Amino acid sequence: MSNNLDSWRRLPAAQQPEWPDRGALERVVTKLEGLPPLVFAGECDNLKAELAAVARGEAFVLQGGDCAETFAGATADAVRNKLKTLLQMAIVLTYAAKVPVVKIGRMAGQFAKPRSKGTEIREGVELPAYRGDMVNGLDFTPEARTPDPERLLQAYHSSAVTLNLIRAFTKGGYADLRQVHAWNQDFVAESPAGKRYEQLAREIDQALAFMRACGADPEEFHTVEFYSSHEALILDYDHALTRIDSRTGLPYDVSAHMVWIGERTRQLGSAHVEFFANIRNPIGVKLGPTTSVDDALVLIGKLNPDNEPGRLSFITRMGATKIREHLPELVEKVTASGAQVAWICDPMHGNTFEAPSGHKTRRLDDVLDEVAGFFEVHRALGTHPGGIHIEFTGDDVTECVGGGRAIVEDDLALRYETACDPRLNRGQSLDLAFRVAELYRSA
Ligand SMILES: O=C[C@H](O)[C@H](O)COP(=O)(O)O
Ligand SMILES: C=C(OP(=O)(O)O)C(=O)O
Repeated sequence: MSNNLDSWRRLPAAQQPEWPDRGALERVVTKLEGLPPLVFAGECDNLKAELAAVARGEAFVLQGGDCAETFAGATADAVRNKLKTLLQMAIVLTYAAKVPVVKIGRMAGQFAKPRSKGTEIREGVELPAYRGDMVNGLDFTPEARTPDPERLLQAYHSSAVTLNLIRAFTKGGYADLRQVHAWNQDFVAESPAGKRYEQLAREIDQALAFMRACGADPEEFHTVEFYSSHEALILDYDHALTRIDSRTGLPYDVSAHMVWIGERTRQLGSAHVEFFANIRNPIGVKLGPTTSVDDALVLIGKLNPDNEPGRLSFITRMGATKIREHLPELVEKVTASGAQVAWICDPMHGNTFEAPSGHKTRRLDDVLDEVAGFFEVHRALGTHPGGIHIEFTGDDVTECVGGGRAIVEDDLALRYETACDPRLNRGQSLDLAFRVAELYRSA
């Protein structure tokens, strides 16, 4: 690979595993370099074009999935349930807010986690923190927690399996609009959000019947464009999966359509920012409440110097209590600079707290409040609220509190299954989609 693509190696890279055996890592990297791409550069360009429409105010991003995917979680049921939930959310947004929705999974590659502490202590025993299935295991044993580079290969194969299922579901009939009821069948009787969705699905059915009677039955009603994304945290992995596109001669990280830089690794002069500057995928950068206008402008200069539409999304994660204070100046000054960015709201990561039981959790009300703040800020500035980025699962877990079928703090232990941060369950995700649609309509 060209020297330019290796320039990140000279810079500090935060949050990288301490691999015990560098030789083993190098052998794995060589294998990864020989494996086929998971996505094609042309598909990344298609997503870039869709994100350009978002930056122009013509479409809305729905990006979401697990906080941390696991190898064990790459099953047909789990993937289908996540996809189903995301499709239902997208339908709510498309139909109720009348906006095209760009669908991006935190799926097929979200296997690495930045951590606030390098180690975890339980009953006096200190072990390396879990950093995602791509790095080590969740079990609290020295064996599981020791970083193992073979896991990078497993992450590749698990991504391939997941992506294959996603492609089959989205192109093979499951995502057909005539299935709007079928996606909800197991859900309608038991949840307020499911009942609300059913009403909307009936209206869609009628609209479809009307269109068919008029002779209109476009391809878009039968298949769905769905893109993959992850935090490109472990640079040895994402670098090994970077390929030169034969059409253009330019490098793309072909492990996912879109990759993002996390809040903990977006420092100016960091290895992550350098690596991202050299790949041509559409990219995101998470921006927390301490982001200065200068930080944002320097990131734009480095990551999108040609102001290419759709190339850069800023994913803000301020927290419900801070967004109204910190977001306006950022959006105002970035917009005044002429930079074209898509603004996406991550209402999860600024709203995590520890419940008395010790579970990390989030309140759906805080999530909704941050999203409302995001819309208020953009409405006041005349800019476009471009999308949401969430952690959710298609299963009925009890990890976040609140929602139409309210989960309280005492319920958290019932089904707390996340490998890292708490996710919205299916009902909470649909509650959120309905609220976002209302906010979008009135923006
Ligand atoms: O998902 C994001 C981070 O990996 C996560 O918030 C880190 O959490 P920690 O503070 O438990 O390390
Ligand atoms: C770590 C994450 O978020 P952030 O970088 O915003 O903390 C994440 O999205 O998994």
